[in-house]
Amino acid sequence: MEAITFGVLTISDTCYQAPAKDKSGPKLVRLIGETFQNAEVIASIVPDEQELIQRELRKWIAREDLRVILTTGGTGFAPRDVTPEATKPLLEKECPQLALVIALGSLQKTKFAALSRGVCGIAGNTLILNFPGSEKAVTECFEAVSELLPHAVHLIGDEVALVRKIHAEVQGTPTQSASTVIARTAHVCPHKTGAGSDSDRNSPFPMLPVQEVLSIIFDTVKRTSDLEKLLWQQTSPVNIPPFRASIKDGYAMKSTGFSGTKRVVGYIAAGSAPNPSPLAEDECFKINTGAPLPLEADCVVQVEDTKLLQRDKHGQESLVDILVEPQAGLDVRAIGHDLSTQDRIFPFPDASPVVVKSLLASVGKRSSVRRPKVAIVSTGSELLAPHDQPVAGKIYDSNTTMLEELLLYFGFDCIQTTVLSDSFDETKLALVNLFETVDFVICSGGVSMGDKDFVKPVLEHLQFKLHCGRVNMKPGKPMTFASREQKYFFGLPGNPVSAFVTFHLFALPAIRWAAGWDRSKCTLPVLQVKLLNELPLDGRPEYVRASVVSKNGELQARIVGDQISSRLQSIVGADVLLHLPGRTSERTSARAGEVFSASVLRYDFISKYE
Ligand SMILES: Nc1nc2c(c(=O)[nH]1)N[C@H]1C(S)=C(S)[C@@H](COP(=O)(O)OP(=O)(O)OC[C@H]3O[C@@H](n4cnc5c(N)ncnc54)[C@H](O)[C@@H]3O)O[C@H]1N2
Ligand code: MOO
Ligand SMILES: [Mg+2]
Repeated sequence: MEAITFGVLTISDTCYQAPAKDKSGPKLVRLIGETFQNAEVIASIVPDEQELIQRELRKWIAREDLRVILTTGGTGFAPRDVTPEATKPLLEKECPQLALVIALGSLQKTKFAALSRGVCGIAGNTLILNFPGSEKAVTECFEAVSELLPHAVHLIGDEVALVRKIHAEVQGTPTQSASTVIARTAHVCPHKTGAGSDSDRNSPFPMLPVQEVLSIIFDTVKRTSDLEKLLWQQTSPVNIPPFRASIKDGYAMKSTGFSGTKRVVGYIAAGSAPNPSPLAEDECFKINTGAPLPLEADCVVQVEDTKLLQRDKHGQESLVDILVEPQAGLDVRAIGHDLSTQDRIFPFPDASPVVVKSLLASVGKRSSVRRPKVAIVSTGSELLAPHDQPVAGKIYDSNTTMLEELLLYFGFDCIQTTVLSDSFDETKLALVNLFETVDFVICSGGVSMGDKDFVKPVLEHLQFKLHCGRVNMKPGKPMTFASREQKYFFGLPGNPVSAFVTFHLFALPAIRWAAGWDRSKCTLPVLQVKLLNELPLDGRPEYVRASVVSKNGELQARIVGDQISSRLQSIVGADVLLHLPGRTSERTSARAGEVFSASVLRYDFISKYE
């Protein structure tokens, strides 16, 4: 038999919890190895959960080299036995006669074989056979079908030459029997993240450079609005000011009159309607800053340039001395001086939410720009909410708060926060629900290599495209970016500082891009700063938290303590992420005095002036 891969899938709640209890899976691996030359075997264990069984089967069916899957367990009558139910929907063709051969083989040994409901069939170019769960049963079932397997595989693959060869063997032509030689390798890979071969214990995701990941993100994320175009197109529906407004607290009058004594004929406060009364040259109105000039006045003399001469019996000013000559237009803001009807509201693009919202407010508009909807998800069965009592083995959840605050800091809303335990089903359900309303999910945790790191499998299950599963950076290596149509998922690593760094470097630019920002503005601003400490370089390019001191105008960076990615304290006083290159044989450390690029994390980024 030519080199093919067998998949042995143990389906059992018990074995999933305690893989050492699995006897039938390893037995099948041995039997395959003893029977078929050149056979590779991969093995896995899943609980009696229909979806998890199907997910594993689908993954294996999709592999070109994997031609036979033998499942063991979950074929009986117990309520949790669902292997046939999980297998059947995946089959394109059922093979009831194979199931019959298996049943007959086992029935010769025991009547109890009648209590197995296993099915057999073909999915793609893969043959799937359900065997019962005991070591004895799998041995009997395997013996019943093993000599049929090579031929079945060749027929499924339409491999004509090999089919002829087997036919010749069956008819007695002397060729080497396909079923009597020893397997080349028998590799067992019980974890969930690898692709199934020998290298399976490594992540199947290539480690991409930071810049490549950013390009992928910009190429993938669609803009929810073209903010710049939208802003550029907007013209003002109103004049600012909409009336001739006083620039000072003082007296409004006619500039054709002279300085000297004038009668105060009224008071005009901000908010009053423009006063249409006739105004003589020796009269004036007392007026406040921002109030509309009386229709017949054309200038304002500030209160400092006047002297009060008299009050009437009610205590109101009645006579003032104007000490300077009135000048036409003095301290008057003309209609539309700041912004005229039909002027562009935004003379050039500026996506800052402060700018956008306040300028629109100034012309009586609300922002109609659609902003991306973002939800924050934290995964981890160990997580306690801030108000919870401490519990052994648990830790307080900091990522939810941190990521929500970061969104708010950068002017985006967080629609929802959700905390999930490390469960495939819970994660799947949460993502399905969230993506009904949000555009982005920023998740933390569960993206690395642990058997409870379910985020990537759930994304695959939900048919998201995984654009990136690892980045060549420290911290943040397992950063994951996935999309399905116009829904985007960031799987930030669970270590709090890794989540912090990857939010700034990847999630924020993506959200800004979606919100319509200019591409060059989506990433954090980068400055050149001088490093004060000597630092060993890591194998991966590193983003080191540093505080910035301005010394005689020169920006200098001080590292903020231990840089381990679990130590959230390293964000205290962190003004920048200093970009350190990966170590090479020529360069093993960053020396004090060297200048490096640094991404600015916060507006108040200079901690100290010296
Ligand atoms: N075999 C390997 N193991 C790990 C690798 C690797 O390449 N191979 N990568 C390591 C790196 S680098 C990182 S970073 C972490 C990322 O792990 P996950 O994203 O899978 O996150 P978890 O395992 O769920 O948690 C990691 C760590 O962070 C704590 N955590 C998680 N969520 C929160 C939260 N909301 N608030 C506070 N702390 C949180 C969690 O308790 C763990 O201590 O994987 C390495 N492993
Ligand atoms: O990359 Mo991890 O993010 O080193 O801690
Ligand atoms: Mg993990």
